[in-house]
Amino acid sequence: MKTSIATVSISGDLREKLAAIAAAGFDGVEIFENDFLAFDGTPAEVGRMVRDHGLEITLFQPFRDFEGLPEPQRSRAFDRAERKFDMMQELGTDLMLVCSSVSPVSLGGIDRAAADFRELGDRAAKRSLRVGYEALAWGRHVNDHRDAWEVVRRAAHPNIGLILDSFHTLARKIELASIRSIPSDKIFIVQLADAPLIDMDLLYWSRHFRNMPGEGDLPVREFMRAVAATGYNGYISLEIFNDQFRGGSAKAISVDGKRSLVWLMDQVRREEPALKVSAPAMPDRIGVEGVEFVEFAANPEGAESLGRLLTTLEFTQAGRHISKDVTLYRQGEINIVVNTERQGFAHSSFVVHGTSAYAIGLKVEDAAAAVARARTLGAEIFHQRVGQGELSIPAIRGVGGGLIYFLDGKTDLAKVWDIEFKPVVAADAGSGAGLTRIDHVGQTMFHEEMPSWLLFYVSLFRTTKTPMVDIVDPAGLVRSQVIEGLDKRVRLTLNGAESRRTLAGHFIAETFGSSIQHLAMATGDIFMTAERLKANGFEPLQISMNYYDDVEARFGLDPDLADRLRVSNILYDRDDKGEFFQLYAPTFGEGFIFEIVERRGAYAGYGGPNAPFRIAAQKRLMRPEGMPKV
Ligand SMILES: O=C(O)c1ccc(O)c(O)c1
Ligand SMILES: [Mg+2]
Repeated sequence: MKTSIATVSISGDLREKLAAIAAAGFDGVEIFENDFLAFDGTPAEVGRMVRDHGLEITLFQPFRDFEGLPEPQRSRAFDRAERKFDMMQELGTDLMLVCSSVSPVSLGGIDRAAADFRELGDRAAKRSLRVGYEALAWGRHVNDHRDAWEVVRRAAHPNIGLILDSFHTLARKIELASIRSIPSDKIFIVQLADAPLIDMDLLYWSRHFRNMPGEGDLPVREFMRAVAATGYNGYISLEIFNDQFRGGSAKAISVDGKRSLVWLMDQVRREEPALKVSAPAMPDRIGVEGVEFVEFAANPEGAESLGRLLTTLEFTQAGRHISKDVTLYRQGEINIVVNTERQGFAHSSFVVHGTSAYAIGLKVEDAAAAVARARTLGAEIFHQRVGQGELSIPAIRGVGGGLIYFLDGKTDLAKVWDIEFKPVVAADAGSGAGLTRIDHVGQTMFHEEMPSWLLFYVSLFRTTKTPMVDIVDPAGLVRSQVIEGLDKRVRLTLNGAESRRTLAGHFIAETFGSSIQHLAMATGDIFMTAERLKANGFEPLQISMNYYDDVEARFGLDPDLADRLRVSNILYDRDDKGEFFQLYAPTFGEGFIFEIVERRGAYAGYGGPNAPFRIAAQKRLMRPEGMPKV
């Protein structure tokens, strides 16, 4: 498997782009003409710079509006091509991409285009160069790879071949089986891009919204399976025009790009075993059995106020770490760890973010396999010194630089609570309020980070992503998408803030970065839980009375049920599979959310329709912007 990426896909100047592309482990790079034109150096210098990074130039592009022209434009197009050939030879690349013409003066006609390419092939051959023809989805006469292939076939020239680009083919929903019969030696390179499904003009969609394979909604995997069926084993090259990527971190986007290709080929390899697809060997996607714990980093004051809240929620102090300042709170299968160490990663997290949930522990089928897969996908493996008598729990870096620990039942890892913690016999041991397990964990991030983290989770774990929904915050939109395990034992909601004035945006700003903001815990009987908590002095988030009148009318609720919701500040939702109840604690710190939920039947959602009303209630409690923290 040889990977390449077009320079247009990432931000920075050419020097920065090449450094990021090389660091992410690509083998080659497509030089986009504008990146070259903007660079203050000769083609030879660019070529040397590329090769000094250990990269190969896979092609130069784009050469536009070449085929089907009348004279005198036709001769001028050949002159232009010769000038670019000169430059390519200095640069040190042998392949030029010609995209199908959009010129209003081009005449059309498959044979005319084929004749133009045959002549261009002769000229290229004199210099040992090759030319690949790509159908733009909005090309004037050729906008379908089947027609581009017919032009190439009729040109019948060894130096003329076809370039496939998944976007152009998939955007027009062209039948993929048509790729399977193209001879692989006539496919000069394959460009890959995905995109979210948006109904808009093809050119605008392509130039602004492409993203990495696996980040969007197009069947790039099916496209690649068809390409693999031809026997093609050359470069796969990302060509991603995306406004956010152009403004993002070149390093991070390059890592995502490499990850997307490694994952794509891993899937193709598994789905087409007979084709002997070359792709890095790694364990299959990892099954997640649940969220075993959430860990907070705190100072003593933060730990005390968090402890108070957990105690009101009827958690029990179940253990103290054998050697560290770490306390375990437990209720049902929910483990909340509070770390007040003065050194190590937790402490650094506290110094940067304040009291925050900096780590989660996932119970997986096989922790060692999880690390092996993560490493192959380019995740950062986390190492920290392990004290005597402690387990070395494998971990990787996740959202906002936080940690994801892996525990499994194959080793002693699942016994961490017995091995590393001493039981505490607390006088005020809570008897529990019926909380059983973690229903979902919410991570808040900037909107533009979402595709990256979706790819991270879905490529690593046996999970799927739900469609994007908009959560309406009074101060702006928050986009939300959920990563769900196939059996729903793990659910991670990703919330992308577009404005810092939203609750999510405020949280990111005040805690200096993306992280876990929300913990939803399940109960089997929310009214019982609400009663117990009330008796324990818990004061729920106060929901507007107007909300209840609406819910009662909207769902035609029994007035008794509506009253019980009202009295306990419980939110209600329903879908065609079941019902959903939500009870919130007042926000903690700079907007951390503890939520209690009950799912009845097979309700599949997250109470999205209720979000504007609980966010408004949460915001009533927040420190107004600009006021000092107390
Ligand atoms: O948007 C374009 O013009 C354009 C140019 C070259 C390509 O390879 C492509 O896929 C699109
Ligand atoms: Mg292309």
